Amino acid sequence: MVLCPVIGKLQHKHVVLASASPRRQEILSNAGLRFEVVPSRFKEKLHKASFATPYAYAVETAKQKALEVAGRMHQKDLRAPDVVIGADTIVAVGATILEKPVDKQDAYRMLSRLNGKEHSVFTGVAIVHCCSKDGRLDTEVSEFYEETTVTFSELSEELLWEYINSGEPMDKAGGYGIQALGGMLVENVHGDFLNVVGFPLNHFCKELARLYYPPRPEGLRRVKHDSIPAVDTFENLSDTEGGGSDPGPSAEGGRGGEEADGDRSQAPGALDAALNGAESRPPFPTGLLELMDGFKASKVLFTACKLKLFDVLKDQGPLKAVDVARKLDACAGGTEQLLDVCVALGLLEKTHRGYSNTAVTTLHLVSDAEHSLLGLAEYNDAHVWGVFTRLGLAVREGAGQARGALGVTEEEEHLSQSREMTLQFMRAMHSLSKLTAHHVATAFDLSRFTSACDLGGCTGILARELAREYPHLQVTVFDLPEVIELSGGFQRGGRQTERIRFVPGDFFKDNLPEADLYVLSRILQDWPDDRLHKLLSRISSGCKPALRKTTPVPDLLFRTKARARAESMRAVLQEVTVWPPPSWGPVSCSRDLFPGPVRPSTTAAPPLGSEPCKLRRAPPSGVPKRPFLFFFFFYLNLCILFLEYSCFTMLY
Ligand SMILES: Cc1cn([C@H]2C[C@H](O)[C@@H](COP(=O)(O)OP(=O)(O)OP(=O)(O)O)O2)c(=O)[nH]c1=O
Repeated sequence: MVLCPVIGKLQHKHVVLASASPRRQEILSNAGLRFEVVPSRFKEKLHKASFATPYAYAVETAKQKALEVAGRMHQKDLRAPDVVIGADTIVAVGATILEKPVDKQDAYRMLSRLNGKEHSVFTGVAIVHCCSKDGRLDTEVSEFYEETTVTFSELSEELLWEYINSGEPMDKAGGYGIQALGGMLVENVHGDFLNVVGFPLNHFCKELARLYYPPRPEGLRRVKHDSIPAVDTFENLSDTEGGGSDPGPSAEGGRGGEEADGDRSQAPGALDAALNGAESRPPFPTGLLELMDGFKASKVLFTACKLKLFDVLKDQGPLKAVDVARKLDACAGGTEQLLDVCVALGLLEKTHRGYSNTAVTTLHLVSDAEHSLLGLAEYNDAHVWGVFTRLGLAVREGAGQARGALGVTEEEEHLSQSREMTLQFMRAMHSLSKLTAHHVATAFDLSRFTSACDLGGCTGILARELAREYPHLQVTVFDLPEVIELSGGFQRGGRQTERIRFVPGDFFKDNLPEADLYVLSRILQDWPDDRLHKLLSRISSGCKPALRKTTPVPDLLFRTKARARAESMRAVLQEVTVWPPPSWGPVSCSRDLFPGPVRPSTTAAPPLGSEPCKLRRAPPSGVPKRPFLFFFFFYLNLCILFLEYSCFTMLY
């Protein structure tokens, strides 16, 4: 998503970043800019003393870096890119310029100079617009610099050496990286933080705005100039590609400037209104816009998964876009766009060597990764996506849409449930359960149970974790015959497997296997209330009578070994009421499950009735210690999920 429309002005240009700095690449790609990386070969050896100020040196170096790349590219193809961006970051203590340290001693010298004092970080930037005419390269350079002042704490020798030995200082001006470990050395920053990291994005956008949106006639000028989305530069948001001026030599006599002003003059009244209303403009609805566009990001992810993009990059990356396209047997342009969007979404990294997976992608989006979520992505794309496109119909008709999404009638539905679809569903559940099963199995102390039955236990991932965690527990996985038949393909050996058995059956029709603990994980949200009642009643009457008097475990995931009495069920539901995080506002069950159905409502949550869940151990890191919030982190695995419940019962 390009929030900044001036960056959009570069969208269809061939933009080159003449820098090997991964920080600059990240800052610019995060801003939505699409560019090629061609590191400059310009040697940073300008004579420092010949510059009146440190920033003049940084600006000149940035310019030379960009011009070197423009010249080299033009020489190679007799075609230069449209725009080349160069940058140079230096640290200045008074008039002394510090660049990257050459070795550890040099780093020590630099850091000692900065210790306990204030210094300036300057980044010089050059934006070079290029045009190749008759084999000749024409360039037009815009340049600027940004200053940020940084103050270091008083640091001990020991700490400085520890920092130097981390290796971080070596590729950074002044010998520190404020964005990482070096942040610990810094007491105060005044100015643009990104400028210290290597690229003053804010100033860059202003510069682009200055270049692409020349000032409008005096009377129309807005007073405030200093924030990025200033109206005098960005009010012309709706202009089509090519609107605004193109400052480069290719602009041929500055066509854009005149056009832009011409556009404005067409509707001076509207412009005046826009300008006058600017002061009372409401806050920018970022969250809302993200909701509006969220589906695009999902589709990008699904498409990349479907094309097996992450597998290709895992085995052969980093790769250039054309090579990825060849391997995927896809169009080069389209592939490059998909790759760049993946970079913007944080799914890929881009360097001058090409595209490669990020750590999260490697962990979760590669087919053979232990914790791959590819199955879930495929299922959501192939099935859930289609069903959710019919949400409007579901609301209007009050009827499930799964059949409609498949394009089958009720009679055909059973036939359409192909083996492949079942497998796809199982892969989705399997991949998700692999992530959550361990947390679920260890969240509560279940050591007093000897037998458990995981209803709808699918491939038995949770059963496995339960068996692994509780050496005396026998676990039955109960699921539909076709699921049990296919579940063999997901099994791996292990000592605990002899305590797991798979029983085929329909929990609405067949006898439930005996157990003193029933597990309903991601089950209840799939059914309408009447079926839910039926299922829970069956569990209730099937519980071992001998254990009825035992105190129930009031949690969401496990039905108790005792009879599922109304009170205990109520306690469970009251636990549910605290599931949504406080920021979601009060959401609770308005009715008890017995005898009425569960529905979310906006009434205040009732007080917890029964004893609270006993967490067996501290929740995994990142999970709050309070048990009820803990549920939030496992919401995908909970048996009653209000949101899913509402959507699923409506759509399926
Ligand atoms: C001060 C500071 C610098 N830096 C980095 C930014 C720059 O990458 C580097 C300064 O060196 P530069 O010469 O500006 O850039 P570079 O060599 O990394 O890349 P190129 O010359 O190809 O453009 O220091 C940080 O990452 N964090 C910091 O806190």
